[in-house]
Amino acid sequence: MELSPVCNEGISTDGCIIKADRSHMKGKLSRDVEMAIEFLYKAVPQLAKVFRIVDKIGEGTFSSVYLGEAQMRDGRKEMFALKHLIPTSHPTRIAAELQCLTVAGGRDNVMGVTYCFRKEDHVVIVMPYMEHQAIVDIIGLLSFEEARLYIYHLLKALKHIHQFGIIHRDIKPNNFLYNRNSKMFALVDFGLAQGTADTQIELLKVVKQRSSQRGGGSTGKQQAAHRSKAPSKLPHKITTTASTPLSPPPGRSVPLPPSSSSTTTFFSASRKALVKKTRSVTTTNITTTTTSSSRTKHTKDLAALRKVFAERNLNSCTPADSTTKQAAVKTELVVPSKPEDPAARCPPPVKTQSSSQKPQWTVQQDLTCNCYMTDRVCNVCMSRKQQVAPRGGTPGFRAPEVLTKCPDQGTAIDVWSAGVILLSLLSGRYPFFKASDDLIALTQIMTIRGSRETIQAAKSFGKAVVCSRELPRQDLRTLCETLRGRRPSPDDEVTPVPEATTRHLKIQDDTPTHRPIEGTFKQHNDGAGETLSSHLASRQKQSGKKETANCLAEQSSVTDGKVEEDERGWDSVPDEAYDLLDKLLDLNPHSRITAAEALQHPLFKDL
Ligand SMILES: Nc1ncnc2c1ncn2[C@@H]1O[C@H](COP(=O)(O)OP(=O)(O)OP(=O)(O)O)[C@@H](O)[C@H]1O
Repeated sequence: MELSPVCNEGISTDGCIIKADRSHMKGKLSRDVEMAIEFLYKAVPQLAKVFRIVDKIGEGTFSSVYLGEAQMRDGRKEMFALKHLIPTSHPTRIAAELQCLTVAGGRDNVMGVTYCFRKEDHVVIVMPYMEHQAIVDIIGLLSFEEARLYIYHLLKALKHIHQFGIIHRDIKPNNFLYNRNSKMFALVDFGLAQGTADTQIELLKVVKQRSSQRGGGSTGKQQAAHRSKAPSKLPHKITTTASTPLSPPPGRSVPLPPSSSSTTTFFSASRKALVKKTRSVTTTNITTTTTSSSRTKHTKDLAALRKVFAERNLNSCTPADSTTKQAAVKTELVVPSKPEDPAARCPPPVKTQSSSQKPQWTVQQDLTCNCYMTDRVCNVCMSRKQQVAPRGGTPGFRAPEVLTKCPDQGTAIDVWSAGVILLSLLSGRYPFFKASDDLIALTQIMTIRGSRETIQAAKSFGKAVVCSRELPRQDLRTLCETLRGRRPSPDDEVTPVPEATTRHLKIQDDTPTHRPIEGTFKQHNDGAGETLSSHLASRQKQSGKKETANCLAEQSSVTDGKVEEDERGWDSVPDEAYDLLDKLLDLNPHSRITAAEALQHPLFKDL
């Protein structure tokens, strides 16, 4: 079975059908959406020959996502998600997103890719459409069992991409689509994805593993069964070339694009950089059927992935650091860097002898600083260069090592984000962390996980954190049950927070080579900069005990002044759930549980 472009079904190829359909749509869509669709048709005319774009279904920072209908050769209509990347997207970024989708997509709860269109600087990635519900709309309706399944499937997707050495970097519920009815899940949006330092090694392992599995004689039936478990009906084979943009999987219809024109092609060669980066992507074959050339193709994947990701890794020291090193030679005492310390990769600063009690740090020639590990930042430090580290991601889901600008980041950052999602699910609060900047985000994390613990963990990845006040670690069960309204007064249980306390936070390299990050913020009850516990305390004070998670309150009925809630399993959350949460939210990325380990956790023993 094949899917035909609209033109093959006897419909005019000049776009008339689309025009007719669009006029039919008028009145149903907002003017803005209509205009956006018109714009997309004009930007990539080829789309109109295959798809009828019926709606806009998502808008993010880097793209707009549309719902497109394509007619299959057998007469069926199938829906696709068309992701139109903002034209300013860097070709490397586009290549990386496609690379992740083609290499890792289509199985284990990871969205696959069907087509990619490009005209000039407009790129549209076509994916199978998966109907889903926004977590914000359903969080109050979920049972504990559903929450458990959700996190299990998210971890499954993470395990899958991490074995390819892919760090997603933007794990959040909006990027993990969930269909409640069909219990299907799909991880989307690899727009910020990066490779781990050993991306190629990981990929190679997977290639070997796959080859040996094939060698082990897995039957066509087994393969089919495996494919049928895929989260959505995703194509398992993608072969795109200029003349044959897509090979349909057995038993599946896929749209055939119109023949390439001089103006619009699948990765036509008008923009060298993009083509260079994406050519390997367009020839990627991730079919599960064995071919003699599959190993070669995977090796190509590997090389392409390495090439794409290599340019995005920022793990090396900048040349400016060598200046620092030269300056350091002139000083009296060189502080040895711990070998396991990521900061050790950068040339160490030097400690000079001083008459004062406090150690002094010389980083640049003739510049001495004595603010290290104090709660202030001196002018010498202000003049240092900014630390360069990947920061991509969504506020509220960033791991401590991201917030503290640790240059050495790995797949553990996705696991942290999964932990934040589990925290939301268990507490019924979404979003859980809401911070206007990274320092406030870190303080909110400290409020839950403890300041001493945060400082300790930061040390392990080469960062010194100075906090003007100690925040005790919260018990996760008490916190979540309090937020769900299952425990009485949080004022008794959650650490009471004095009104309008001024806090000071400073983060710098354990051996100060970069400008420290610092901030003073007021912890009060009504504005930006408030911490979570003060927020909770104030909400509870304002509304009394019945004011718990907003959405939960909607699900409750009040009888004789008592809140009666449909329990949905929330009255008997096992300790394992909080144990896993604790492990996912391990402040130290080196000891944080991996996605693969988390799937073996006792919480999932029956899955
Ligand atoms: N295959 C798909 N099927 C259904 N909906 C999808 C699909 N892909 C994306 N969407 C919808 O479009 C939204 C935005 O997609 P995506 O996250 O890929 O874009 P983005 O521009 O990177 O967004 P953001 O900046 O918010 O991360 C998703 O949250 C989802 O609602």
